[in-house]
Amino acid sequence: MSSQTIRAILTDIEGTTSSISFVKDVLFPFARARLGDFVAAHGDEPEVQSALTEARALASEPDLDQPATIALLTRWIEEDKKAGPLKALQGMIWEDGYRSGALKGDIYPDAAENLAAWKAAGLPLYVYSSGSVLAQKLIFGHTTRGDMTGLFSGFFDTAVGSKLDHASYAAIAAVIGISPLEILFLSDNTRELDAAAEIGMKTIALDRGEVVIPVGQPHPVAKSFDDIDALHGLLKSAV
Ligand SMILES: CSCCC(=O)C(=O)COP(=O)(O)O
Ligand SMILES: [Mg+2]
Repeated sequence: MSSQTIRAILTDIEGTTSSISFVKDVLFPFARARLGDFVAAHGDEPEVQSALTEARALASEPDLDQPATIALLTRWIEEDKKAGPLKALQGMIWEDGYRSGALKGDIYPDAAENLAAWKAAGLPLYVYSSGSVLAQKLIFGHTTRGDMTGLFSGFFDTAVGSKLDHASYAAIAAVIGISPLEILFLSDNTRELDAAAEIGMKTIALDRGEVVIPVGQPHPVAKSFDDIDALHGLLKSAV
């Protein structure tokens, strides 16, 4: 990898800047426990209604009643389905938790520190996660270190397209206005990295010990963001 050409960093969240266990054991149960009450209380609001309608359409069950739709969404949480309407509702439910202080965004210290250093060195930072843009702003806006949202120049969710589709990365690069060849994408999911690499993005697989990185996969591997800096000299090459 040529470190000279990196002019922006695009990062995943779950498994990359935050542990999978935080998402699965804290965030998902928080949303699951409150889904029914949240829909009962906010079901008349347009953004909630449109998420429910979209979920029914995605399941090819346009006539599902509210309890059955909640059961469907609960099943999707258990299956970790990366479905846009579920992600939208999760973000809305987490908002209460972050605002009340019941939730704190859990960001790996090495990620927080290196992101801040890269930003200070002039590298623009972007997020691309299956979590909704609202959920992304909440997790980075309410961390144990305070509000980190100011580090980022933009946030992308699956409204731009699937994380497994190379066209999504092309669309993101077009919005950022930097060639894909000069963007480094960080993720724990090698299939996402494959899609980004298809259009020429630089890639690094994060192996934080929670997922198995397939043997023989082509992306450089880092155990933490400290490795990324040490291995690729991003601070020296930042513009
Ligand atoms: C934005 S925090 C919640 C993360 C989430 O719901 C999720 O599905 C994470 O997926 P990622 O693409 O960040 O691995
Ligand atoms: Mg991930």
